[in-house]
Amino acid sequence: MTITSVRTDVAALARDVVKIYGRGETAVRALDGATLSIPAGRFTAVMGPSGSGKSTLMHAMAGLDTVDEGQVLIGDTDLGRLSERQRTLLRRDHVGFVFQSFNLVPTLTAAENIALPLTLAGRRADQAWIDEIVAMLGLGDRLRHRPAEMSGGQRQRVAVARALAARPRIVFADEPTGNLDSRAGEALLGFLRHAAHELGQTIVMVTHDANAAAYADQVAHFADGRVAGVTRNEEK
Ligand SMILES: Nc1ncnc2c1ncn2[C@@H]1O[C@H](COP(=O)(O)OP(=O)(O)OP(=O)(O)O)[C@@H](O)[C@H]1O
Repeated sequence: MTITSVRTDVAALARDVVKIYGRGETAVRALDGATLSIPAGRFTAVMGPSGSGKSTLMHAMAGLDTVDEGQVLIGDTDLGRLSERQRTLLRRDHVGFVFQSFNLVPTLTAAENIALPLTLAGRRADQAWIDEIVAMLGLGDRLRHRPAEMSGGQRQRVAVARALAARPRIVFADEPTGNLDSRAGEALLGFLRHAAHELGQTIVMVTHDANAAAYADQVAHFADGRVAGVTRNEEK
């Protein structure tokens, strides 16, 4: 699926999104009019109390889930108008994911894990691009290693390289530093920032850590199923 974007400055947009889980008396209004704009080529952090709707909105914006009201766009594509199959293809071709738990395939080497999204999509790797990411992440001498032979920080860097390998329009990272020590976490955050500024990669990261959010260009603050405000961090 091809995606066009007239507003090249906005990679993704959620507008007045409502999401209700369950029915009747037990219904939970997880999103209650959430609006969020994700600028292209920028690093956005998403913060807020537990249960405020962060994951729900991220899942909707990544095309993993549908919404009850409002609109979610990636580029100019309105996800609400897509069939489930089309959403699957959109995720495969245009969205990258980094999870807290890495989710690497244990039997594959680092190089194979990184190329996996492309292999699954039947696409040829842009080797120059992958080489650049691998070099920036300092993974050059780990490419033949399997996940069990790597440190937590190295595994997480492989997961990040994998998310970027297909040059997705947008990368969603869910607490990517949650399982890392502070040094490895800072290195990863520095890379995410660099990937946005130097490579033009759009990145959205959910975090509970204000220090991690400080690496982002803008921070969206969630409260009660809405984005209560967006703060911009100073250029570093
Ligand atoms: N599948 C579901 N079924 C029912 N309720 C759900 C479901 N998923 C989330 N919720 C509810 O929706 C609300 C928002 O949840 P969400 O996971 O988006 O919050 P969050 O801000 O990501 O929280 P956390 O920081 O703890 O991950 C919560 O009240 C949660 O209990």
